Amino acid sequence: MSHPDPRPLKARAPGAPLAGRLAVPGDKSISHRALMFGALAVGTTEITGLLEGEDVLRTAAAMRALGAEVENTGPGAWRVSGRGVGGLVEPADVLDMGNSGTAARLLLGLLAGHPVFAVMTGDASLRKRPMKRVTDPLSATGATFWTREGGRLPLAVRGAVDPLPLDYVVPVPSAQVKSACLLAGLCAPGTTRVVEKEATRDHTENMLRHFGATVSVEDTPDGRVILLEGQPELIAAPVLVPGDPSSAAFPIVAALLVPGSRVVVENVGLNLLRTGLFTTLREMGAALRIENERIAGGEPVGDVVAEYTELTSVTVPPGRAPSMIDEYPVLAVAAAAARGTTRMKGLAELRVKESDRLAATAALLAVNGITAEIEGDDLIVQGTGGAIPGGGTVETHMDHRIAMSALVMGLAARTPVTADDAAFIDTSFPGFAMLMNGLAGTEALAAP
Ligand SMILES: O=C(O)C1=C[C@@H](OP(=O)(O)O)[C@@H](O)[C@H](O)C1
Ligand SMILES: C=C(OP(=O)(O)O)C(=O)O
Repeated sequence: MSHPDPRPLKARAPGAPLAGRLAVPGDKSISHRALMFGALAVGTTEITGLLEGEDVLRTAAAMRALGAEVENTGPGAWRVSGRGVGGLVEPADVLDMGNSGTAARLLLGLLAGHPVFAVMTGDASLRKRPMKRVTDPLSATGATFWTREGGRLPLAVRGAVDPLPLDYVVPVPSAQVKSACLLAGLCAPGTTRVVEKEATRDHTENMLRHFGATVSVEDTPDGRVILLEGQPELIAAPVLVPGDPSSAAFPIVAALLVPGSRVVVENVGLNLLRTGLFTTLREMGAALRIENERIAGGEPVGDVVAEYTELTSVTVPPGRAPSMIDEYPVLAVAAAAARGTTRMKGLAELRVKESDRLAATAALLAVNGITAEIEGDDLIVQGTGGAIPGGGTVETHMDHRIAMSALVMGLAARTPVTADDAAFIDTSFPGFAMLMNGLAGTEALAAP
């Protein structure tokens, strides 16, 4: 996949430890949802710490196009005046969700429940990603979808006039599919029931309650059963967005790999359905501590202290995937430096991210002198037990996480590593290069 204006970036070993305290941008999942719930609520929602990355700005623009007032009142501070559940209006133009799967899929849930016609598209990466996983269940509300071959974008939707509540067992572990069904359920009378076999991030459920909806969650032998009472009045509520653990992963892994480093990432979201990477790194022997653990804005947060460690290999069970789904590329970089063979199991979902992340991660490693194999849905990495050779140019395929993982690898490699396009880092982590250079105390990341 190509991008018209690629911005290559090269990372070299800083020659000194990484050190310092930093805050990463706000959580992407919570930021999308805060804007959407704000748009559906009655009253004015004040959001603090919103991620001002391109993905979330697409959601902000879409909420404006659907009739909400969305205002940026300061750094990370946003004000949304909502239209009430069922009150969104027909957008006058195509909704372009850019690179963001979350924005596209959650918004389809909202559109399904409103009697509007809308057309949605995205960039070359998003137009390749499967949307049938949401349009199939959402069709049962009474909404109609017209999609490209394979259920891909661009698509058109005519939302249901009298939406029906869904009763759906989500066949893949996906918080986006679950959330799309729940968002559609807001507009339907009666109870919407969504069952997930494996628990995925629960920010939608938590925020629905925070805005006054009635949601129950029960773990049963058949999976997690979520019930939502339809047509609630959502009431505007302040949202405090914690730092994104998926972004914190990059400076944390960099600190673990660059000898002598000690980095503190402040105010990181520690929702248990997001912290699989930290569990895994600890199993690898990582010196990783949480300080100042507290509840802020209804979510657990803390400061993560990471210090250089000689890591050992690990087997990551498939059941852990939902709690660290976006962290496998950077975990693979940690595994490349660890002693022994790391096996990450059950990664089928990585194939349908911004890129085929399973293939892109294996290629990232291989081009930098690390032996990596894909066996079925597993990724197997032969660690060096020390420095990574490096020297490669990584194809990032419009995928921010592949770009940031490649650059973290470069900080710990004998020879610099180039990401062929770092432009997409701005989707989730604006300021990434500056922040990493701040920790390095030097221009470790620079244009080649
Ligand atoms: O619900 C969300 O905010 C997200 C869910 C995950 O996607 P899936 O639902 O496709 O697993 C994750 O990869 C994505 O970055 C954000
Ligand atoms: C998969 C991701 O995001 P999305 O699905 O929203 O594009 C991600 O941020 O790693």
